[in-house]
Amino acid sequence: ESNIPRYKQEFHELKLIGAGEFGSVYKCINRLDGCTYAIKKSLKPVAGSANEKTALNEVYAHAVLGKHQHVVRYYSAWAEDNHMIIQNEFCNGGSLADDIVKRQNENRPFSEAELHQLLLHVAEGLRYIHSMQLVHMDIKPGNIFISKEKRLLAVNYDSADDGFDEEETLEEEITYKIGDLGHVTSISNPTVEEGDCRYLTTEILGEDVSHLTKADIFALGLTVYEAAGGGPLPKNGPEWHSIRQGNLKVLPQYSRDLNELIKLMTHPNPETRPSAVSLIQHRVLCPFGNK
Ligand SMILES: Cn1cc(CCO)c2c3c(c(-c4ccccc4Cl)cc21)C(=O)NC3=O
Repeated sequence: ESNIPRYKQEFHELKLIGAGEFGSVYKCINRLDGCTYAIKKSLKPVAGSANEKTALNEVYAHAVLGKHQHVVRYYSAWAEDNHMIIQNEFCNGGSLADDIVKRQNENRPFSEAELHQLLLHVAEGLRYIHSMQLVHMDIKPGNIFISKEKRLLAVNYDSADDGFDEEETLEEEITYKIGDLGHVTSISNPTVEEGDCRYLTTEILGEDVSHLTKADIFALGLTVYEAAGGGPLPKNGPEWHSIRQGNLKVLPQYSRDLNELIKLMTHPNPETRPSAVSLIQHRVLCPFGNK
């Protein structure tokens, strides 16, 4: 048992992958298991402060929300030399926010099928979170992370030279995962710490916490709208209110069905918005449809 701080002792820091007032996130390799992790280091919050509540909130949420393929996995958290440290699953494809910017620069918009996949994955993650009687409260492109895995799709043997020359076709499999559980709160006795105002609903502003799960659905609706090119989203002002009165631009490059579904998810009345469960069964997202 050395007195070298655990972080330095157990991890090799590869690179800084994010920084903000919340702290800094590093891509690290664990010296023992050789795996890569995303580790967030933040200043230890003052005991009893709101920041401490958020920090503990995040760890409690991760502990409750064990393993789900559409929620970023938590491994460990500890405090050392006046810092709070949390060790999470590393998602190698960056955040959805990064991907939206990248696609805009490369003029490579999401296809309708890719938007369905995004919607379905995050809705699956939300269904799990809501089934645990919790709500995320900060769904947005910056908190959705991407894991890319190369999958062997087929191996073609070149019959010409008696089959020794194989060529493999690899396919990149994308998985979207909900991350940053710092705003997670319980549905029954919520202590709502507001998330990013661009994705916030009017009822939450009005401290109406009677339909918290539908605030996550609203934020997911605007997240998909943004990925579909509807952004950038206003932080305040008349356009902010107009969106919340149901005025979203029609996105002509996508189906009427998808436009209508996004409209439904961002409906002014939270009760009209679909639950995560009904989203997953929605005919627009069921690839083979329930004829
Ligand atoms: C800025 N940033 C970039 C990435 C991935 C880059 O490919 C990232 C991750 C996380 C987090 C994160 C968010 C909130 C709390 C703790 C962590 Cl480690 C932040 C991340 C996280 O939990 N897992 C990540 O991959």
